[in-house]
Amino acid sequence: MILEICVFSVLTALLFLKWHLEYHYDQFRRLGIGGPKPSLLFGNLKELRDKGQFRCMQAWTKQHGKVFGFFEGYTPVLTVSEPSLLREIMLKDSPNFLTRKHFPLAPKKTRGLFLENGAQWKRSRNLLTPAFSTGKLKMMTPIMSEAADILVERLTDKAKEEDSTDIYSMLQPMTLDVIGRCAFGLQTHAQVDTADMFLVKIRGLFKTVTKTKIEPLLMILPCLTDIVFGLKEMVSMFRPSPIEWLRQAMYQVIWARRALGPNMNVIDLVQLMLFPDKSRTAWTNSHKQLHNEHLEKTEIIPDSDHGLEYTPKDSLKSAGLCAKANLETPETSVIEASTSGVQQLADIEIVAHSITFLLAGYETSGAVLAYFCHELAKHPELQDRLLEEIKDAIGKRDINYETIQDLPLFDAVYDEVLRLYPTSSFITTRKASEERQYGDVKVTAGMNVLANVWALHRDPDFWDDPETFNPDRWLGDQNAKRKSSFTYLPFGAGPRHCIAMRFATIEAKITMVKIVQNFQISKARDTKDDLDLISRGAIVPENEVNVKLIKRVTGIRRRTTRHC
Ligand code: HEM
Repeated sequence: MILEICVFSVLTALLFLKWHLEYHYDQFRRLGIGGPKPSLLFGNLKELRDKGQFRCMQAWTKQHGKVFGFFEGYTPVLTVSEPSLLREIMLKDSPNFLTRKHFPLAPKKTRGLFLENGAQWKRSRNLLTPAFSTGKLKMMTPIMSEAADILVERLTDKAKEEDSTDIYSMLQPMTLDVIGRCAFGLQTHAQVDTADMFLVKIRGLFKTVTKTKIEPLLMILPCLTDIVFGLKEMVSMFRPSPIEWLRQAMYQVIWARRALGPNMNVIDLVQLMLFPDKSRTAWTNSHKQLHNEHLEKTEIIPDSDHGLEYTPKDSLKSAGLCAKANLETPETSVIEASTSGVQQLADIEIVAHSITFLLAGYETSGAVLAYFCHELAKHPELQDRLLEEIKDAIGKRDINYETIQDLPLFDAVYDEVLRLYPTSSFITTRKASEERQYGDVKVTAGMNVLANVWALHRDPDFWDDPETFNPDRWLGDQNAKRKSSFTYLPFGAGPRHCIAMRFATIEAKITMVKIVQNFQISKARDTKDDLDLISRGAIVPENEVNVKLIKRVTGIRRRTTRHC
C-alpha cells in the first residue's frame, strides 16, 4: 500500500511538473508572440550553446521577425530588434525598465553599477557619472596614451621578429593596463610581464567564466541558486577565487589612497570615486581626523621604488602614489561616506564598481581594437586614407584628447567596426516592472527584454549591404540621424547606456591613431577572412587575430611622459 502511495505521489508530481513546464513554455504563444520551439527540459539553451548566441539571434530574427520570444533555460526573454519598440522600452518608458535581466551568477549583495537595480542603481549612477565627464576623461588620457606607447614599442619588436602577429594577444594586456590603472589604481605591467599577477588573475577569471557549467545549470534550474551560492562560499574559504583576490587587492588600494587623501596629480577612476568633486570641499574634520590617524599607520614608499611586487597583501604601487598601508586597519573601509553630509560612495561600493569596470571594460575594449586591426588588414586602401587624415589633422603634434577630436574617417571606421562587431550585444537587457501594451506587443510585469543588437546591426531593412564593412556609410550628414534612430546601439541606450562610452572611444582612438601612424597592417599568411567569435559576456574572437605588421619609416615612436 505504501509503495502504491509513493508511486502515485511521484507520478502526480511528475504530471504536475509537466503541466507546469508546458504552461510556462507556452507563455509567448499565449501573448501572440512567435519564437523558436523550446524543449521542456532546456528551453532553447541547447541551440544557443551549440550554434552560438549571435548565429541563433540572426537566424531566429529571419524566421520569427523583429519581436520574438525564446527561453534561456527556464527564463523567458522577449527579443526586440524593432527600433520603435526599443525606443519605447529603453528611452520613452525607461522608468518601467530600469532593471536588467537577472544574471544567474551575479553576486547577491554588492553588485556594482551593471548589476544594481532600482534606487541603488540610481544613486550609484548619479555618483559615478561625473567621473566620466569630459574634464575627467581628459585627465585620464595620459594613462591611455602611455599604455598605447608601450604597445607600439612591443609591436615594433614583433614586426621585426615575426611575419604574423596575434594582435589580439598584444591588445588585451594593453587594455588591462589601462583599466587596471584607471579602475583599480594599480600600476600593472600586463604588457611587459606575462607573470603580472593582475593579468594572471584576470585570465583565470575569464577562463572560469567560459568553462563554467554552473551558469547553464542555474539557467535550467534557477531553484538551485541558493544551494550553489552556499557551496561556492564554502569552496572559496579554502581556495579564494580570482574575484576574491581582486576584491582584496582593491580594498588595499582604497585604504592606502584614503590614507593619502586627494592627490590631483593622479586622476583615475579610483581617485574620482574616493574624492568626487563635491567631497573635496567637504573634506570635513571627521574625515581629516580619520585620515590623519590612518596616515600615521601608513608607510609612504617613494615613487621611484619599483622593488615592490604587488600581491593582495602589498599591492600598493598604486598609480604613482606608491603607498604601502598598514593593512591591519580595515576600519577605514567603513568610513561612511555621508559623514560630511555629502553623498559619497562607501568602500564596499567602490570595490564592486571597480570590479564591474574591469569586467565591463577589459574584454570589450580589447576585442573592439582587435576587430579594428583585422578590418584594416583586409582594407589596406583605408589605411592610406586614415594616415592622410592623421597627417592633415594632427601632423607632428602629440596624440591627446584634443588632437583626436577632429578625425571623421577614424570615427567612421570605429562606428562601422562596432556595427559589425557589437561586442556587448547580449548584455543589453531590461526587465519590466509593470505590464505594458505597445501596439500588438504585450510586455507582462517581470518580463525580460533583450535588445537584439546583433540582428539589428545586420538587418537589411536598415543597412545597405549589411554584411559588408563599409565605413563610408558613416560619412556625411546622415550620421547623427542614423545614430538617434535606434538602429545602431553598440553602447545601448537610455539611462542605462554604457557609462564609459566616451572612455572606451577615446582609448580606442588614441590606440588606433598610434598604431596607424606607426604600422602598415596587412594580411598575414594565416589571417582569416572571417573571425571565429565566441560569446562569453562580451562577443570576442575565439582564437588569434593574426596580421602582418610593417613598421612605417616615418613612424613616430614617442613615449608619453609619465603622468604622475
Ligand atoms: C568598446 C567598448 C565597450 C562597449 C562596446 C560597451 C558596451 C556596453 C553596453 C552595450 C552596455 C549595456 C548598455 C545598456 O544596457 O543600454 C554597457 C554597460 C556598461 N558599461 Fe560598457 N562598453 C564598453 C566599454 C566599457 C568600459 C571601458 C567600461 C568601464 C570603464 C564600461 C562600463 C560599463 C558599465 C559600468 C555599464 C553598466 C551601466 C549601467 O547599467 O548603468 N564599458 N556597456
